[in-house]
Amino acid sequence: MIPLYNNKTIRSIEAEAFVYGDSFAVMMRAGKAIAQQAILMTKNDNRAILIIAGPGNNGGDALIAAASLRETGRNVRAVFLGNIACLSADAKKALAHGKPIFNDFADDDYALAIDGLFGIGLARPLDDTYKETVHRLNALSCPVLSIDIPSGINGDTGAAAGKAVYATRTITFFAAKLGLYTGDGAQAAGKVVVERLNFQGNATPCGFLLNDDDDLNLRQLQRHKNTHKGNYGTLAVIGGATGMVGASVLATRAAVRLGAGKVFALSLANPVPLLDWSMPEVMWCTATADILKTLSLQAGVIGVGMGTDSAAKRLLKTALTLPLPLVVDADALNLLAQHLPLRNLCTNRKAPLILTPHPTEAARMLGSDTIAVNKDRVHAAKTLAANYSACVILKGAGTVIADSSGWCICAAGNPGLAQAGAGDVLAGIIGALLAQTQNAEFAARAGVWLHAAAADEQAAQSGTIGLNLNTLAETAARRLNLYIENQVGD
Ligand SMILES: NC(=O)C1=CN([C@@H]2O[C@H](COP(=O)(O)OP(=O)(O)OC[C@H]3O[C@@H](n4cnc5c(N)ncnc54)[C@H](OP(=O)(O)O)[C@@H]3O)[C@@H](O)[C@H]2O)[C@@H](O)CC1
Ligand SMILES: [K+]
Repeated sequence: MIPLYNNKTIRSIEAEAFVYGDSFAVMMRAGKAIAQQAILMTKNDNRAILIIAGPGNNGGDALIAAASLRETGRNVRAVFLGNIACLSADAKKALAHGKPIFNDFADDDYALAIDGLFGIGLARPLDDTYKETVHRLNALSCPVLSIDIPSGINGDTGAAAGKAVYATRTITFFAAKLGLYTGDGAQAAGKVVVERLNFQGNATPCGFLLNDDDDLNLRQLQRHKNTHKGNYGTLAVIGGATGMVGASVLATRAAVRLGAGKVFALSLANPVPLLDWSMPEVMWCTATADILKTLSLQAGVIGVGMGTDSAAKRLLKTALTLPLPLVVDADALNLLAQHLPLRNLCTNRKAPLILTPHPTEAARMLGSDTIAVNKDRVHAAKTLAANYSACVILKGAGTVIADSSGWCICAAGNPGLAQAGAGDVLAGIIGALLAQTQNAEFAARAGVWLHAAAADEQAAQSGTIGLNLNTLAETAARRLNLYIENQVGD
């Protein structure tokens, strides 16, 4: 996993670095690294490179890059947008290096635009003049390289301060900043390149980025010859009310694909479907509190297409009371938001509990609104995890997974998942992993990762529009099997 840092911890790394070398030398290294990245991005394109420098040291980095690029013979248009009188000593020196410098630019055809308007010193929303510059940068037809963090993105939260630069690539200094990987930042940053500037600080990360199959202990899912279906857990998916049966179909099919030993669909529909012809191994029956108590289950998924009527509420109450590892999704989350006694059942239970809200469901549970949740997604996930004594998966760009032991962000996934049903597949995948391991942290992290990585695999083949949810769990299972095979060897 890649360690993630917030602005405060990045500042402490910066301060450590300055103990070992003067701050302008560090800025020089940053500027040269930006110039190298710009050369990589433009190759033999000899059109001008536009460089926008703002009023802080982010702008200083940009101006050093301008000087470095000119030394290599590149045609550079350097623009400074700030008040010279307020510059730091380092940025003043950079300004002297970066000459000639202009105070405006034409909306021309550049090889590349470099965004050095604001870095981690962004302190408030952009005013109209800076918003206009961001707007013009985003409208250029060339690629954009952002310095440290796309201007307008908050390094601590990933939220845009009104408007943000949308970069093709971001070169970020010292270490990975959490704001580059979730919310608006996940979109704005483009490809992230971490440039350590020859310095490895000692600061403690605030969280982690799930970035690789190796970041998860997937090998624990390996199958052994002398086993039977009873070794892989029985899962019940509770939901699928009239008109919403498809949600249960997607979740149960995904659960079978990801290896649950037996899968029940406990449905609130009237009548309950007799069978899913494409997955006849799923056992369909009417969802009642009694059947939930009678079945010998290793895990449950509750809420997919369930509705919020009194029958649904009774089922949720029963499920939360049983010593059953649970994934609580969709309508069941809305019920938790509405009924305090149900929330109290969450905090009092001992069995593993995973909640999978999207930002609007999270907002209902927090008594806030979707905009507030997305303003600080990590904080929202951590608060919900504490309020419900649960492992919380806050969905959206850069899904956040938080529990009492810490948090991480999933680096995989794409907007193809922004469609009805994607969450049902995710709930089924996590349910299957929970049924096999009874480990909430593992099931949540591995489930989110496999679901997102499978979506990326499918998008690489056929794009993000119309991503096929019917084959998503199959792709995830294939990836998992391949990984285990490669790990285990002959
Ligand atoms: N020193 C070094 O050697 C190294 C530095 N590095 C680089 O430094 C960057 C951090 O530099 P930084 O602290 O100067 O912050 P940065 O984001 O450039 O600008 C802050 C300025 O903007 C202003 N301001 C803030 N918000 C505003 C707004 N909305 N609208 C208008 N103005 C606003 C704020 O003014 P004030 O709030 O005081 O009014 C202040 O003047 C970091 O991201 C990295 O690129 C690293 O590469 C390592 C080497
Ligand atoms: K920037």
